[in-house]
Amino acid sequence: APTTDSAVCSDGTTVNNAACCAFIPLAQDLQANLFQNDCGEDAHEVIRLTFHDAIAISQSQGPTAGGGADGSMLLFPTVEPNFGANNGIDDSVNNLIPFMQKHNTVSAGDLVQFAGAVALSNCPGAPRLEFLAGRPNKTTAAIDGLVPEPQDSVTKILQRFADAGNFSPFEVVSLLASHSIARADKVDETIDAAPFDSTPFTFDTQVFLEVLLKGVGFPGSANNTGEVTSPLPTGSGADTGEMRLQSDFALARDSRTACFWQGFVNEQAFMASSFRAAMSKLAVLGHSRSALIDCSDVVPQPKPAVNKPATFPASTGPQDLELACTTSKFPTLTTDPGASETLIPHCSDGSMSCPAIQFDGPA
Ligand code: HEM
Ligand SMILES: [Ca+2]
Ligand SMILES: [Mn+2]
Repeated sequence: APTTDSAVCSDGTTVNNAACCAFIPLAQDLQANLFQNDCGEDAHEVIRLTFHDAIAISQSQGPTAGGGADGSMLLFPTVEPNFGANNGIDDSVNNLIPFMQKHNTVSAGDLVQFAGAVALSNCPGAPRLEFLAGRPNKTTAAIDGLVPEPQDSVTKILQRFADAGNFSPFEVVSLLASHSIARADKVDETIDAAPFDSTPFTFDTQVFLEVLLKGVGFPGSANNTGEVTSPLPTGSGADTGEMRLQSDFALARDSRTACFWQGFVNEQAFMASSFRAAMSKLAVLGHSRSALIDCSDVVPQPKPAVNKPATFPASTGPQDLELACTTSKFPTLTTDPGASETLIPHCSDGSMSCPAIQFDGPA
């Protein structure tokens, strides 16, 4: 089990172990100079990076395939970021490399997972993630083919997660709570930051509801690999309209995962705790938990949940549900008022432009 050896850091904070002290100035630096305490684009992209770094490991192919949550993305920035499944990950890699250089007692693997936990704390409704420190820097780049893609079948996705780290179908669905705070830049190259739910700055259960609704159109161009129609495709200017990944669509309707998917709708606390548990497994892939030090106490307290029940977005309703889980009852939810589809704001303050918080262009 993680060791307990309480220490007082130079700023006066008491922590579980002296090794945790380095993460206090790192959290401050990340918030001040990258995330700006916002659950915006740069936070989302680092959360995606925690997954793409960690999942690149294979029990069937052995240690030379990849080392899991080892920071290899940052240590070999010209290798893994160029793989097709990692398209767009270079933004988060380029954003974190200066922090790796400045906070050079923190390993690359620790930096990726800790930065993800700090980023997530900016998203209202998110859990406070576990953070274990001590991943070594001694590693190699991962091979191509280990990161799931949106065009993959449910069978292929479940097999990949099982091969990486014995994730159950329930844990896979739990991890997809991340798509509640996510927007795609590369699936459709004609639009930037196309959100997967109507609340991309809030860690809520809307994504589990909205992916169950009948699709009616594409937010940008049609015929993109890995994309299917969404229920809210209308956009205006920087507000692109909602995008739906084929993989989310399929997981929400497959007999192996549909009841887990549906079971998170309007179950904020259950979703958050299930995501936390699955992230605890993901973040230590390639390491033995017992070799790491529990530094969860240096993860910032998350912003409180909004405590708003899940609602059908305006213009949608229960008649649009495509339910594949027949063994449990769907919750009764209200519908947001309005005759036409609401636009999903581009920025967390509700505005269309936030250059101080995030990139304008592809990010
Ligand atoms: C079946 C597994 C998964 C597939 C196929 C998948 C696929 C994708 C795709 C295609 C994008 C859009 C990338 C772009 O075009 O910019 C995306 C975004 C994202 N994914 Fe996933 N994903 C999966 C699982 C996960 C997991 C497990 C996490 C984290 C724990 C995660 C976190 C995110 C985040 C935060 C974004 C948004 C990034 C941004 O807003 O810039 N995904 N995912
Ligand atoms: Ca959301
Ligand atoms: Mn992005």
